[in-house]
Amino acid sequence: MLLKELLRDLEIEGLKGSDELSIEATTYDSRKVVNNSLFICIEGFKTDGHLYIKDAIKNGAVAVIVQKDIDIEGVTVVKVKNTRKAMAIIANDFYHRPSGTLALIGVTGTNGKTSTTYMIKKILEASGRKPGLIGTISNWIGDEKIDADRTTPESLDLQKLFRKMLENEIDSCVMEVSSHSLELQRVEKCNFQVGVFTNLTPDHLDFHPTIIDYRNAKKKLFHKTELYNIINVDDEHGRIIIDEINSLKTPILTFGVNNKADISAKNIVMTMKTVSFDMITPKYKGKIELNIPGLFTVYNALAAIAVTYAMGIEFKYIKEGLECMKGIAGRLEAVEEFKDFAVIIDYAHTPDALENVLKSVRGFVENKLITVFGCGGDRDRSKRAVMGEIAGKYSDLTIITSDNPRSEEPMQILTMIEDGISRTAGKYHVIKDRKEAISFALKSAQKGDIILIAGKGHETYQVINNNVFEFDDKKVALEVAREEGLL
Ligand SMILES: CC(=O)N[C@H]1[C@@H](OP(=O)(O)OP(=O)(O)OC[C@H]2O[C@@H](n3ccc(=O)[nH]c3=O)[C@H](O)[C@@H]2O)O[C@H](CO)[C@@H](O)[C@@H]1O[C@H](C)C(=O)N[C@@H](C)C(=O)N[C@H](CCC(=O)O)C(=O)O
Repeated sequence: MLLKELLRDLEIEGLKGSDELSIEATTYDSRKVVNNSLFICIEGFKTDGHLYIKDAIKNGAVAVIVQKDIDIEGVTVVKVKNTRKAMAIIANDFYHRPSGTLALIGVTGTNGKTSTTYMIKKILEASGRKPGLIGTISNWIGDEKIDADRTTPESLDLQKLFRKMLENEIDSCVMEVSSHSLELQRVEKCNFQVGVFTNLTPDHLDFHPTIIDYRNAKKKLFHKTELYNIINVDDEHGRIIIDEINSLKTPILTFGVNNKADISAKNIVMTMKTVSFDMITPKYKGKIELNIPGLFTVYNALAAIAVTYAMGIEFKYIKEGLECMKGIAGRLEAVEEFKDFAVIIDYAHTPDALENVLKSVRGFVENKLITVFGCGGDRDRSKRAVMGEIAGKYSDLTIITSDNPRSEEPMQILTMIEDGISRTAGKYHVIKDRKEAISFALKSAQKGDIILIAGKGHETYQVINNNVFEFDDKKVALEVAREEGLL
């Protein structure tokens, strides 16, 4: 594409050099620049892309987009007010506006995004559509699995994925839309058909100054949708969002259990491994039986039902799609090999998610509930003591351990969690090494106990001192159990 075609929709503050150049690739990382690239300089949280222009030129960049005054020869320099916003516009044009052709569904909220997107995907598949998926665990183009670095990719990576989906005859895409992505303009030029709000509880308050800023970031999704905005009416922030977006053209569809909602569930029955309920929509009613436990599963399913109902999908496909699901890796995943006691792996890494999971499993504990968890380093510190308090309140025994301390001293994080748990009557141990912590929990378990290993879920790594080590809770639990003869 010619550079001038990519600049067409930008508000340009200055242009030095020719805009008649042919651009063969675009990137925001100088290390990924190839011949005839356009390099977009992003001011980051750790460093600044403007510092790498010389590297980019060496690697083959012929043009750069900047938001600072840069005096450099040998490339065309285009100055804009905000390079992240410019990147989203360029990405959309470079990949020929793919999201206009895909039926795009965005799911935002603190918890439940991943499960909800997988449920929507299953229902769409049951109805004969070919959906793609973008999210925390991985991205999917049909049956092709692509590793995900982030929940919501940068705009250039995102539009590239959309284009690849179209090339593979994918007709719809369900994606997790993180508050970071909405704030950092990653989804700026996406045409969403449907937007979903699952819930909001304190998280990422290292990134968003207040919970209201966090909510306002999420709310941006509902200004980008065309067909429906789907909101959890049982969530207090959901109700505020409904009030605030009521005047938009896009109609709202609500879902919930406790408040009057367009899509609701009655007669909820839960077991350790399943949940069933009577689904009620304005057009049809019917029983849904899911092989995934927990009240939050009902909310995720209602969100998925609301989306597919809004898209005109028949009830039989909704039922078929939801009921064929076997569970999602790292989401309340029971490790089948354990027989005397249960070992459950879950991704819960926010206070609210931890409380929900603990409440769910508490109801099925025959003997003791043992929880193994920690909190991430270099992230929202305010949740550490709160999570300690929650673990202490619902567990008979808690093992506080490391969960991606990143650049922080692990014991510093564990002490902050301990502050919270020590306010409860819950017994606890502090074991810095996560493998040792899991081993201690397994050796302490007796018949009828449930061990919840929370925080990492599907993740397969542990970041300590900023070094990444392979670590998979499920594999480690099995390895330790074999070593100790517990299987
Ligand atoms: C806080 C945040 O969003 N950070 C994003 C940000 O990183 P950063 O500001 O630290 O980037 P940086 O390292 O300072 O680099 C600045 C720029 O210089 C460039 N650079 C750097 C070095 C070099 O040699 N050459 C070069 O060109 C980088 O490519 C980048 O464009 O810009 C980077 C490039 O655009 C992103 O990859 C990075 O996401 C990181 C991976 C991240 O972890 N983000 C998390 C917080 C995030 O977005 N999470 C949400 C999910 C939240 C949830 O759980 O709901 C998500 O959507 O994933």
